[in-house]
Amino acid sequence: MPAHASRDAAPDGAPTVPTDPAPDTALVLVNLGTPDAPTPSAVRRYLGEFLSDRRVVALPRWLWLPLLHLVILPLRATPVAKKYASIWLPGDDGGSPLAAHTRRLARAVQAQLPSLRVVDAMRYGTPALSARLRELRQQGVRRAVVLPLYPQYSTTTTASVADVLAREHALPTRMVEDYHVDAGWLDAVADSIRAHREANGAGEHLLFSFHGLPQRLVDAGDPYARQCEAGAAAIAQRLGLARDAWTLSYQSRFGRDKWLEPSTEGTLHALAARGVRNVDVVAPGFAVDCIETLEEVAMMLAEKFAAHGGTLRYIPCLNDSRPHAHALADIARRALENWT
Ligand SMILES: C=CC1=C(C)c2cc3[nH]c(cc4nc(cc5[nH]c(cc1n2)c(C)c5CCC(=O)O)C(CCC(=O)O)=C4C)c(C)c3C=C
Ligand SMILES: [Fe+2]
Ligand SMILES: [Fe+2]
Repeated sequence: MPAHASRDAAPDGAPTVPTDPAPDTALVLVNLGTPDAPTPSAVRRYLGEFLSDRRVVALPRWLWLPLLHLVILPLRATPVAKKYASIWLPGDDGGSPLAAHTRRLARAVQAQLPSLRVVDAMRYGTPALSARLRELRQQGVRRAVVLPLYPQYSTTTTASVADVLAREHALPTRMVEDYHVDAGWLDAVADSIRAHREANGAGEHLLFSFHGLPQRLVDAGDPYARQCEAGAAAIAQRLGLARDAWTLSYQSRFGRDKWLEPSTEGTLHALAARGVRNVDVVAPGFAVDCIETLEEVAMMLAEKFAAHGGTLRYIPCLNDSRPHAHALADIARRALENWT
């Protein structure tokens, strides 16, 4: 029973147990967004919205929008739709892995926080963050903690969620900026790596693969890379790994700019050239599995590494696991305690 639902009423209508009040506080778990279908038109719609955000691509609009709509989207929609089709989850609770896992994660966090109303939302596509906030207000919610599912802060992701909060005045909100060295989250990631290695055997090397970012943004002060480094080091320390037993790299490069180095693909190449045959890859920048982890790492990069004679074992994201839900619930509780 959802926390806000009434309990049974006696046949004469008198309540047998006191009725729970509807929660007046919400927790909104926000993820990036994803297409509604694995089709070129849905991918075009999603990428069109995502890549039109100045936080993501800062080129002058007169230059970027024609390039995006006349070149990039027509070229990208069909091949990217095929990639989504290869990872699409079946069933009523399926769909794009990013959407399905985020929805399930919100349910898992709801189970930990019965006195709040916990919902999922997306920065691009549906369920849209702005619509979710208005919906919550209509349901009687009076304030919301907004938790972007980005452990590391970036101007391209977290700040873009803050942009929506700044222009959407449906509810008073407080946003969690990052949780890259939150002890509960670090423990959850370290425990998931340990459990995976115990169940499947430990590779000779552990690769922490984070989504990349243009180097220019880092040079301009984006703390993302520093936070990735601090988090990876803290997780490696919890696992008792020697410094030469793990590497941090960046994946999912887009466009022609110089992006953060080293790249995940180049690092795997270098490891193979050094004779490393078994590599475990974990992607702690992604709260839930998505096209970038499932298609790019677990399928495409694993195949390339196999072509060098090696085995890449992909360690899944925390997704809707209990330790993940527990860590996020603690972060949300603290944000509420510190609400000023
Ligand atoms: C300039 C382009 C991009 C920047 C900057 C960028 C930053 C960034 N992205 C994530 C997390 C995710 N990105 C995902 C997909 C994705 N990212 C880009 C481009 C940039 N990302 C594109 C074009 C795509 C779509 C796929 C493709 O066309 O190749 C996803 C997965 C979405 C899904 O549907 O599964 C996530 C998650 C972070 C954390 C980040 C900055 C730190
Ligand atoms: Fe991205
Ligand atoms: Fe990608």
